[in-house]
Amino acid sequence: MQQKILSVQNLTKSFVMHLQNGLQLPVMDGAGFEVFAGECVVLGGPSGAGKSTLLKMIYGNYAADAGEIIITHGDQHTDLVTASPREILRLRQSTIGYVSQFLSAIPRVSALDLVAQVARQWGHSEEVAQEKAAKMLGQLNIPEHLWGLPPATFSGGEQQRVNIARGFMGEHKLLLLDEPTASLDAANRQVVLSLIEERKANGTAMLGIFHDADTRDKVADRVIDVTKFAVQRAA
Ligand SMILES: Nc1ncnc2c1ncn2[C@@H]1O[C@H](COP(=O)(O)OP(=O)(O)OP(=O)(O)O)[C@@H](O)[C@H]1O
Repeated sequence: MQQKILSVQNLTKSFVMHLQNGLQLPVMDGAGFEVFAGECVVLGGPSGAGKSTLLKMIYGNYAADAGEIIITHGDQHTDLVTASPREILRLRQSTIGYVSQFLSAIPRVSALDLVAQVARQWGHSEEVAQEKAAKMLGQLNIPEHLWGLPPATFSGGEQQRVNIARGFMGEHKLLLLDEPTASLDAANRQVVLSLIEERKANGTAMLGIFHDADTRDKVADRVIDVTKFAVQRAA
């Protein structure tokens, strides 16, 4: 039996609309599921069901009202619902990675260095980090003449792939995948699918959102229908 990396229990979430006299908007009630090492679990359900909200709570961007989000790292278990901001930041460095399509650009740093930076953070020497970054950028079809340039002037798709390269360069035990293949062409989508397969094989637990049904069918070991956790509201 593989190790349980993520355990969500009885999770509840309301948004508070401060501009509308603190109106409470309950969106999720009693969410519960688990993700094990080496599997890719996909959050399913229609638009508005709460997939992004759930992923953002697991990354610590949104606070939950009640329930548990237990992350296992080594022999430690941390509940993200009650964790301090400092603990959440530490978990993001050590255990929880987030791969999205949006590049948080750092000015004047080359694409190669942006990716190598992540490998260095994971303890690789400068030389190995550069090699790994070059391999990853090559795999993701970023033309070599761009590697030495900051991605600010890259096309949208090129920037997206640099961000994906950074996301997969980390060695986190839990990877949250927020539509990483959205708007990629077929060849690059296939590269991302291969990166996900590699991570499954090395025991990474992954939880993701994939709107494209074909991609979802290819990556998902299980699909969790988030509709069952959504708070039903009168029309
Ligand atoms: N920051 C927010 N403030 C208020 N309500 C929000 C906020 N974020 C999400 N919601 C509401 O929470 C519900 C779930 O939204 P969420 O974005 O999680 O759905 P989703 O399943 O990811 O949808 P989609 O597939 O369209 O991205 C929706 O009713 C949405 O309006």
